Amino acid sequence: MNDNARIEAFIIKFGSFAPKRYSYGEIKKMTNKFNDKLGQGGFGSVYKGKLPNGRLVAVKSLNETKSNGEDFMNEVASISRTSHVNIVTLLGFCFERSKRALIYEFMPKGSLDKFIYSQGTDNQSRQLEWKTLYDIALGIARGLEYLHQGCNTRILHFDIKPHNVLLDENFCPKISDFGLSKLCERKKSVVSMTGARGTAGYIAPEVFFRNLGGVSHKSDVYSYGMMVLEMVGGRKNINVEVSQTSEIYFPSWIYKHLDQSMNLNLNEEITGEEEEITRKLIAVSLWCIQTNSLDRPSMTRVIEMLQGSLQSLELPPRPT
Ligand SMILES: Nc1ncnc2c1ncn2[C@@H]1O[C@H](COP(=O)(O)OP(=O)(O)OP(=O)(O)O)[C@@H](O)[C@H]1O
Repeated sequence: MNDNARIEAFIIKFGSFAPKRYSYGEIKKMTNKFNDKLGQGGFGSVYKGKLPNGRLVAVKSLNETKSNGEDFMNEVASISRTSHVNIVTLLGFCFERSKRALIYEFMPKGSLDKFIYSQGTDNQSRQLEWKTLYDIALGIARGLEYLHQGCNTRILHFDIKPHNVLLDENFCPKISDFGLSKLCERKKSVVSMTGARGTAGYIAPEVFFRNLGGVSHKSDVYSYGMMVLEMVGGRKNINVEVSQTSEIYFPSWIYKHLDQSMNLNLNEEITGEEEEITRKLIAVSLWCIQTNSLDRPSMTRVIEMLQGSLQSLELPPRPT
């Protein structure tokens, strides 16, 4: 199928739900000739823009490629199937020979990574309140649960990480960047993979080795757990600057900072509701990063655990 036939088929299939197709000229106009760059990703640059109706957008202009556009249309198709408060909305796309762009709703606060890593050696410089971190973790869990359970087709994201969570003006999180996502039938919980996918530090063991009993929605659960641990610890899960070996592997670092009663020793005073939130986030994320995917909870269970009482949560086995 050639590119145009592929797009025609896509537009017919999605009918009125298909995002609007824009010409390259329109893209240039809405970004004021790519004037205001918001960031740079692995596949292209993101620019701020404005639609003719005044709505602010983020235009992801993809690097020129001679490929047949299958990955591009895969991202358009995956995200077009979704409609959820915690999933970024795709408003349009451009596909004109080698010129390709995706037009998303604009997220004024940018991506989550800008807010969660501590600036200094202590954690005094934490930028977000614990309650905000908890709400963000819960929102991302809801978005992921929706991808796994709530759409007609199960969508596995495969690249859950703080860079791929965008925040609106109220810090409501939205999952973005569906470039690697894969659609599979709801009933089929395991998919076959043709290549290593995801980002170092967040990839589940079965995705990395591709022989540990299949890749499934539980692989996203693993990445989610790693991300939440980063939110709690205020540091990246791979930290080459940390010299002691036990500190390099992030879950070991978290365990080192946990005392017997699951208190996190983070050089900061946490009490009351904040302490409860922190301990819940830690317990949930440690369950999510279990090596055996069967030991990891579903996202539905993650939401229950986050919303339930702390007393009903057990600390999971130490990760290996
Ligand atoms: N909808 C949006 N609203 C506001 N800013 C955005 C939006 N989408 C992306 N950005 C900004 O552009 C940057 C680059 O985004 P992009 O998704 O291309 O790359 P990435 O996720 O950082 O990296 P990679 O492509 O390797 O996964 C983001 O970090 C964010 O700051």
